[in-house]
Amino acid sequence: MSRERDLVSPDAEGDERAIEAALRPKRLSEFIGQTRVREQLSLVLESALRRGRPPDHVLMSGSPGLGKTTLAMIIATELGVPLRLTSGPALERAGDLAAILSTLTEGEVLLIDEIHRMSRPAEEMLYLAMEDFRVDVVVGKGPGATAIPLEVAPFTLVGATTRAGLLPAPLRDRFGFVAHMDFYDPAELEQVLHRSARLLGVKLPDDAAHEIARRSRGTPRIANRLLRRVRDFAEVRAGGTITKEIASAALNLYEVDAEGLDRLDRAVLEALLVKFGGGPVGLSTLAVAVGEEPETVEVVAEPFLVRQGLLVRTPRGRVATAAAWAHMGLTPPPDALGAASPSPTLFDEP
Ligand SMILES: Nc1ncnc2c1ncn2[C@@H]1O[C@H](COP(=O)(O)OP(=O)(O)OP(=O)(O)O)[C@@H](O)[C@H]1O
Repeated sequence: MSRERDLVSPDAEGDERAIEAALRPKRLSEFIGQTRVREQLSLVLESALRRGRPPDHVLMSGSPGLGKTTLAMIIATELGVPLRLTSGPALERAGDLAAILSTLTEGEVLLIDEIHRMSRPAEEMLYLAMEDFRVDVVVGKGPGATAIPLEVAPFTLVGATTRAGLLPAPLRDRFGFVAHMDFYDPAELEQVLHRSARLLGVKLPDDAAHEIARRSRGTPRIANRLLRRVRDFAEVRAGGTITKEIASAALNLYEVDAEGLDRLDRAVLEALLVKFGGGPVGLSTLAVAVGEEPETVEVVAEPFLVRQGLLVRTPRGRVATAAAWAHMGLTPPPDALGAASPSPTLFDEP
C-alpha cells in the first residue's frame, strides 16, 4: 500500500491507534454529529440507568472510521461499566466466545467489531447468550457429546459492522437498538477538526478547517489524519502556521482532491469510465481492474462515491453518473448515461 493510500484510507494502523485513542471523545455530550443516533442512544442509556439494568444490545453499522468504536467506549463510560473488546475474525470457534462470555462481569459492555465475520458456531452460541444470558458448552465429540449449560452475567453486546446486510436475520433481530452511522457533513467535520486541533495544540483557522473538512470523505478518522499531515507540512514549509492555502497545498501534495476523492476512488472511477465506458460492470471485474479486493472497493470506496452521486449500484452492476464523467474531466459516449437511470439499489449484485 502506498503512503498516499495510507493517508486517506479510513482504516487505522499502528501508532495511529494511539493518537486516535487520545482524540476520542469520552462522553456522549462530546460526540459530534450523528444527531439522531446520539439522541436515541442517550434515551436507551438513560432508561437503562434508571431501571438499574443493562440496556438492550446495540448494533452499529457504517463505513470504517465513522466512530463505531468510539461510541461503544462511550456507552461503557456512560453506564459506568468496563468494556471488553473483541472482533468477529477472532471468534473462530464457539469456545473462543465462551471463554469471553464466561468471564464477563455484570453489566459489562462487550464490543464485537466486524461482527459479520464471526464463525457460524460462535454466532449460534451468541444467540442464546444475547437472549437468555447463558451458553451451552459442548463437551466431547460424536454421540457421547453433552451440552453443559453455563450462566452468563447480564451484559450488553455492541456489534459493529461495515456490512449490516451480511448479518443473518436471526442475529440482527436480537439487537434491541440499531444505529446506522452516516457520513458526516463538512460542518460537523469542522467541529471535529477544531476539537482535535485544540487537543493537539495546533492553531487552526476556520477557513483552513473548512478546506480540510470538505476533503475528508465525510469521515472523522480521515479528517484527523489530514489535520496531522497539514500540521507536518506547515511545520516544515511554513514555519508552523496553518492557513487555508497551506492546507490546500498539503492536501494536493497527498493527492486528496477538492471533493476528497483519493487515489482508490479515482482509480475506481477511471476504470469504470475508461475501461468499461461508464458501466454497468460487476463489482469483482471492477476490483480486478483496479488491483484491489472486491471488499475493499465495496466497503472503502463505493459508499463515498455513491454518496457523492458519482456512482450508482444497479441490479446489472456499477454505473457511473454524469457527475462522475464531469469530475474526471471526461466526455461520456452518447449512450453511456442511459445505464445510470435504473433505480439504485443497496444490495450487492454480481
Ligand atoms: N463523532 C465524533 N466526534 C469526534 N471524533 C470522532 C467522532 N467519531 C469518530 N471520531 C474520531 O475518529 C477516529 C475513528 O473513530 P472510530 O475508531 O470510533 O471509528 P470506527 O467506526 O470504529 O472505525 P472502524 O470501523 O475502522 O473500527 C477516532 O479517533 C475518533 O477520535
